[in-house]
Amino acid sequence: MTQKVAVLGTGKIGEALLSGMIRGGWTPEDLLVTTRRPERAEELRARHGVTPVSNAEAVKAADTLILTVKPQDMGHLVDELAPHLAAHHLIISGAAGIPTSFFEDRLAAGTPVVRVMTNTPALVDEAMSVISAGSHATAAHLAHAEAIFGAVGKTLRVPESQQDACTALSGSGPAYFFYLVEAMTDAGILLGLPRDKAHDLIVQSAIGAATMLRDSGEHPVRLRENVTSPAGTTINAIRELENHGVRAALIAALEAARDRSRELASGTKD
Ligand SMILES: NC(=O)C1=CN([C@@H]2O[C@H](COP(=O)(O)OP(=O)(O)OC[C@H]3O[C@@H](n4cnc5c(N)ncnc54)[C@H](O)[C@@H]3O)[C@@H](O)[C@H]2O)C=CC1
Ligand SMILES: O=C(O)[C@@H]1CCC=N1
Repeated sequence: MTQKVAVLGTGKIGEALLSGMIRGGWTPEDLLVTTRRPERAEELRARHGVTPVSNAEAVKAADTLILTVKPQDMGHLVDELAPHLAAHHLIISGAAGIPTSFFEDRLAAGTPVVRVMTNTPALVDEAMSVISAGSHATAAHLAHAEAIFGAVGKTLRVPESQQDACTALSGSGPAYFFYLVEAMTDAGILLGLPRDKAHDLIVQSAIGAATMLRDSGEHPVRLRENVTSPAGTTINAIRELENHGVRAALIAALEAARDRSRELASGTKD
């Protein structure tokens, strides 16, 4: 396998991955990008020193093709790539919902496909990327995908049957935390704090809590109990969260995200 990797459809996730790969030691000369708009191509060249090419040129020059277009655009992209693909190519799909069989059904028999669900903390090398092999992907293909996504954070191999659930948890996950911070900052405003101070208090609390969750080895219930003093302030807040069904809302929300991921499987659902 050559060193060259092409990111096809370099939008938010494609660029986050690309920038992390460069931070992780890939040289821009080994990275190709494709975009729909020429202005976007120039932006990527200026920011990262990578070479923008057409989809067909990317297939010619690179062995590893990372497809980061929207699920709804995947069918069109795969049709465009199919005539140019050869036995040495590895397809890595970063799209929500689309199963590896979507590619296998449309490409030459035996084409290796790896499915990856990453997330936007790739921008700060704290991504969670969940990796599954298609029918023809070997251990070497999986290791190659892990090396690429390992440049932007943690990786975990899962059976493909768990990908939609993982998409709901970690793919979309950062959005839930951003949403919580937004809502808690609003609460700070209600309590009379200036927005910037409320934001700083909540963000630092989130960073502290996340670090404890990662590093303390303690169960989240125990960590929460340690904050919750008898007849104190926290338990009053927890009672309100329970009264408003926040736990049930979160469970329902992630189930809805999982269902939407399943719905995207055909690659044509708007
Ligand atoms: N945004 C997120 O947090 C995450 C997104 N994903 C997945 O990553 C994929 C991309 O998502 P985003 O980066 O958010 O979308 P985006 O819209 O920012 O990027 C997609 C890019 O693909 C380009 N594109 C579309 N068709 C093309 C074609 N035929 N040739 C070349 N370029 C083409 C678009 O112009 C766009 O710039 C989706 O499949 C999504 O499910 C996965 C994990 C997290
Ligand atoms: O919302 C979405 O469909 C994408 C996939 C996971 C995160 N963002």
